[in-house]
Amino acid sequence: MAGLKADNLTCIKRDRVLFSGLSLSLKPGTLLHLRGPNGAGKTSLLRILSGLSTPESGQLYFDNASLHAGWEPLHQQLIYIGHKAGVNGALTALENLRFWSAQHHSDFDTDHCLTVLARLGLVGLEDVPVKMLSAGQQRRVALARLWLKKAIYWILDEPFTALDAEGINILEQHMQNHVSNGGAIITTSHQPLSDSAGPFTELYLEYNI
Ligand SMILES: Nc1ncnc2c1ncn2[C@@H]1O[C@H](COP(=O)(O)OP(=O)(O)OP(=O)(O)O)[C@@H](O)[C@H]1O
Repeated sequence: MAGLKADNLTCIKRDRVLFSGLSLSLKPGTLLHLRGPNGAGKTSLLRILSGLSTPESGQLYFDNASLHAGWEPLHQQLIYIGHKAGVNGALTALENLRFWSAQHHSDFDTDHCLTVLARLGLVGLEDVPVKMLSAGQQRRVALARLWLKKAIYWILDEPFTALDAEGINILEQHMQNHVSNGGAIITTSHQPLSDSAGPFTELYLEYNI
């Protein structure tokens, strides 16, 4: 079965079991909304699913192959955006996206990038060091990656942080388009998703003491 699968995961941080026996499956054409209170372990789970950290126990599979054998097949099809914008403040939006594309062995097309930045409401700000932009504008630069690399799997940690209502709507619509075109998304957010995000299932993490 195609997809990213987690089986019986346990995650422990500072002697606290954030979750145990957690299993999930993320298949193409689906959106999974990960919710739960502060400190429940949502970021920890997303980092495990993207290979940035390892669980205490449990198995991860991609297209039926254990990820113990290597993460490259998933990483070729993955965009991970963490809860920090992850942009270099000294570089402009265009420079950030060029750098990111090179890191991801993704073609960089300046005209396409400018179109994406315009879609994200950043006309006239393409050549400004990102540290001069507002928090929401910096978030928009970070999210532009979702328009640049063709990747089936998106792992998004609080992608709506600092976005205004229009920004939220643009991102939700892009998520819906991605899923209806066979993409797979797992995202956290403290606010509910609106209808613009399309159909989704919810996974709730409790705060374990
Ligand atoms: N590298 C680490 N070392 C020690 N403790 C950690 C580490 N990473 C996370 N934790 C702890 O694990 C718990 C869960 O953190 P995590 O960031 O996964 O929660 P979250 O559900 O994403 O929270 P929020 O909604 O606030 O973003 C927190 O108590 C945090 O302090």
